[in-house]
Amino acid sequence: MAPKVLISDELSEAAVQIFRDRGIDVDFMPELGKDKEKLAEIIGRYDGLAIRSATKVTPTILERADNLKVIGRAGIGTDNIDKEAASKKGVIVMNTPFGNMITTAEHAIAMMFAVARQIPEASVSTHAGKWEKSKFMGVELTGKTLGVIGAGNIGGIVCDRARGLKMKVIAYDPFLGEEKAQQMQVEKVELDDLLKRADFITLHVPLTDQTRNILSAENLAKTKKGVRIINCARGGLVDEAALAELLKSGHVAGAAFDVFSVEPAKENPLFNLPNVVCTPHLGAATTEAQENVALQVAEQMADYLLTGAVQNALNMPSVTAEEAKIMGPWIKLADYLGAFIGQMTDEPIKAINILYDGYAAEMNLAALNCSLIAGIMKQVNPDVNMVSAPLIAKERGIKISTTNQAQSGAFEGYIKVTVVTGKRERSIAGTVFSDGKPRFIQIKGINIDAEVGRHMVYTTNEDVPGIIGALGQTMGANGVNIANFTLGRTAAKGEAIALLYVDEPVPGKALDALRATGLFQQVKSLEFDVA
Ligand SMILES: NC(=O)c1ccc[n+]([C@@H]2O[C@H](COP(=O)([O-])OP(=O)(O)OC[C@H]3O[C@@H](n4cnc5c(N)ncnc54)[C@H](O)[C@@H]3O)[C@@H](O)[C@H]2O)c1
Ligand SMILES: O=C(O)CC[C@@H](O)C(=O)O
Repeated sequence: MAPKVLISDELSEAAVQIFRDRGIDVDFMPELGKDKEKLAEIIGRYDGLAIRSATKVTPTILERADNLKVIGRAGIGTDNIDKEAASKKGVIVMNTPFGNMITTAEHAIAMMFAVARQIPEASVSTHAGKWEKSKFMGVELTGKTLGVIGAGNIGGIVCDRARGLKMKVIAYDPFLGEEKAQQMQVEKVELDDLLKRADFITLHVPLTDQTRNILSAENLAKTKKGVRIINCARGGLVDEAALAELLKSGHVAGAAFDVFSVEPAKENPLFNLPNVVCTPHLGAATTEAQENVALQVAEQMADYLLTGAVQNALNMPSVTAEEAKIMGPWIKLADYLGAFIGQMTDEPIKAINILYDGYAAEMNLAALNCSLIAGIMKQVNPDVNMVSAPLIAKERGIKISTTNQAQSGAFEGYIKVTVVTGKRERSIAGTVFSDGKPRFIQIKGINIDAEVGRHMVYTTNEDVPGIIGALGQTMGANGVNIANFTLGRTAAKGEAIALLYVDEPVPGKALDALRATGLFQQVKSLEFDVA
């Protein structure tokens, strides 16, 4: 059945066409962005949800989203999506980080001009037949200092355009390297320095716990008299009430805001103050940007739903379509290794140590890690998937470490996982053969060569005669057909293991019969997600 996608915001129709062309059923219902009850009622029918900023993806919506696999944000900011709840539900959240950056940077520059020359007010006055030439005295941008808070994709473009306007650009961004700042020809400064020196301040940071209220009353008070402040990033970055007071007192000469702490903004402390330019979150509102983000989000979501390729996800490592194809059997292997360990472990896990050897070490390890951890965590909660597993493992305080090494043995590459609990360490290794089939190649340090089947039985015993007979006879007596049988041992008469790949689930009475022989230290039936 074709995957189903719901578009619940005003997305360019181009997105609808892409979904259809890729064979995805799509419902275009932009009115649902403002109707959370209706959205909650129908979200359970969809595999994908494509949105802009009106739709709020809350835990309540996610609770009802039983088939949802991916949320695609046609834009950059994902603060309208509860990403933690999405991750817990196993839903990938992706955005389109580059599609509207030029447009938004241009809006910030336009706002800077507008506030420097009071263009909106002058326009209203002129339309009214007044000719107030002396009222609208502006300031030049040339030679002025622009303080950019957040010099990422959009901030970086703003820096570039501002330098073209012959402004002196200083930037505060703790994650901006000195070398990159030099390439961008901007001076990297501390926040206090920026506040003291800037004639114009423009914000281009995401809204996080660190950036919320970054222009607080205290920080606004540190700004240069006559400063003009532009916010085309996110509401909540600036204390709007404190800014309004500084505008009234004349300390701040002007402000240009595209974003507000409450949106849609029906009222705001900045409204109706002189020399405050406001736009209704129009930063990304150009035909070009909307086309870009709609096309991009539709392609990314379709790729994921149809091929498993992951691009621009915020809660899952990227996997290209090519990687998804090559890595498919290795991702499966990682899942099987995790599933083996998960089923064998019934005490709290303290650490998961993963070793990637040879060919495996050259792959997308982040994706392999997610699959392996999901294989383990699924045994505790069947709803866990590659998206939610790392988060759930972290919540449980499980330490995860990975090591990679050059090819060290007979196999071109392998993955070995060791799980540490309070009582023991347990390990298993596997590889993928040239036929594309995952194999278990070592358990507890004992070499084996076991094909992975949907239903398996694992036993440990002392290496004594009669084991094969007991296993064969018990399975036969219980009507279980053995497809494959693998044995391994440390040494003659030493510790031994057996893995049986059987055609149907092994009944409990067969397992009890094996235990009753007294030949085995451990008897465990295992299930793997083999198609
Ligand atoms: N108005 C609109 O319509 C519109 C459109 C697109 C994007 N946006 C918003 O613009 C903002 C920037 O987007 P972007 O694509 O440039 O993001 P980005 O991730 O490319 O850049 C953000 C920058 O902020 C920096 N940063 C993070 N924490 C910081 C901190 N505590 N102090 C200083 N710098 C910090 C990062 O290092 C990064 O360089 C986001 O909030 C986004 O949601 C708004
Ligand atoms: O979709 C929009 O109009 C706003 C987009 C913008 O805020 C973003 O973060 O990309």
